[in-house]
Amino acid sequence: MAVVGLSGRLARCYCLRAVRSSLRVPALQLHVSKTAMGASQKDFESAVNQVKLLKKDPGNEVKLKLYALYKQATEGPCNTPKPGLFDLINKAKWDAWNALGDLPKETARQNYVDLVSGLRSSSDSSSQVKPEADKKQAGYETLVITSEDHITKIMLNRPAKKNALNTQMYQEIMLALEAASKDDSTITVFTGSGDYYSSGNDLTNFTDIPPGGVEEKAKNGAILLRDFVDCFIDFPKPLVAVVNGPAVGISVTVLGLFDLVYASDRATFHTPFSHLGQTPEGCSSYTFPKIMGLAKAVEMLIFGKKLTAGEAYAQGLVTEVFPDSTFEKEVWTRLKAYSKLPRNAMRISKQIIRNHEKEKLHAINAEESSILQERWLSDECVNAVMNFLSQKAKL
Ligand SMILES: CCCCC/C=C/C(=O)SCCNC(=O)CCNC(=O)[C@H](O)C(C)(C)COP(=O)(O)OP(=O)(O)OC[C@H]1O[C@@H](n2cnc3c(N)ncnc32)[C@H](O)[C@@H]1OP(=O)(O)O
Repeated sequence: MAVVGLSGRLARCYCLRAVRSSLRVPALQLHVSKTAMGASQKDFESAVNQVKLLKKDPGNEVKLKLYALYKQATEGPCNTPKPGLFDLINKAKWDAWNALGDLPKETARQNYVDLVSGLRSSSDSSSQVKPEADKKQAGYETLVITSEDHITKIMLNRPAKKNALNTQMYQEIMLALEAASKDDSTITVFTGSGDYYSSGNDLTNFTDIPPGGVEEKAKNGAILLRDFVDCFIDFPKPLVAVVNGPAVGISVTVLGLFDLVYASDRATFHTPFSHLGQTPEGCSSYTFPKIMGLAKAVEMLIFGKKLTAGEAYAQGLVTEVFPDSTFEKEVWTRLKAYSKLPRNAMRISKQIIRNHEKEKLHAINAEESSILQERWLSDECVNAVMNFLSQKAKL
């Protein structure tokens, strides 16, 4: 029977990944924030000096993070041969640096500065109160959330996995949106850490099969998807996407529910649903034709055409495109100015603009989720996911 076959194949995928992860040092997840404007060389040098003055030893894990970020900030991606298996210290350092992948030098420099600043404040914390402007919200593992200048920034933070959304990240984003809807910020911003905005749904989500088998997995996935997208439909404040790099799948489709989409000219927009045996979600089956017209929506959603930032702008999915070299500076200057506008007026305006369609969007979300629940059990989808996972398995 088909389902038994699918279940067996997914189980084999799962084993493959289990073996693979047992062979590898886990990638370091850096829970450090990147402030809006980026750190200067002077900030970086000052942070390097401050490390020497830390009162408390930060421990080996943090020292490895510092080492990796320093190397990435000064030399770029790891460029030395991997040390031998028994050269434990150098191997750990190499692994930490290598785990940063293609993280841009400026981001590494900023993350280094933020990490040192966090270490300094925790070592001085006995007597000091953190300034309001630099509060990083604790308790999130896949996100870095900061509040500054009346802006809550939600940064997807799995750069080694191109910010793929795993189950934990979906759940944390829902919590973060709930919190941001109630905090005193005027606008909420999504962005990505590292070179990607997001590579979409984490395809390894499909490998973790519960006792109820693949049907239960598909059912849970559909519930998660529906709840996740509902949070975007209902979000009451202006929602902004700062698309710092390529975006794939669900990270593209939900953009139709954002109020502003700013993109670096490095960003691309790709929804390869048919290639994955899947179908559109995030209400894109409705929002995309409405935004860009049926012909262009079909090209993206059925044929998987990848758009450049310029094309996405021409088709109305993106509000404005900025050169990558000045992207962060220009966007954050703009957003800081917007964040000073009266909060209630912005919120009410959003309600007036969006409320007509809310009910319809919820119905579309429910329908898309239920269709995907079926799709996830199809041979087409299982084969496509297995294909990706086996290509990535470095056994
Ligand atoms: C429950 C709700 C479900 C909602 C339905 C959502 C649907 C979607 O979002 S469909 C879109 C799914 N995403 C994809 O199909 C993208 C898959 N990834 C890729 O095609 C590529 O990785 C890439 C083009 C995004 C980047 O390629 P490249 O620059 O060559 O980098 P790597 O492939 O080496 O990636 C680095 C690292 O990251 C892992 N990774 C990247 N994307 C994903 C992903 N979507 N899921 C899981 N893992 C991903 C990749 O495996 C590499 O990991 P390591 O091998 O461990 O270094």
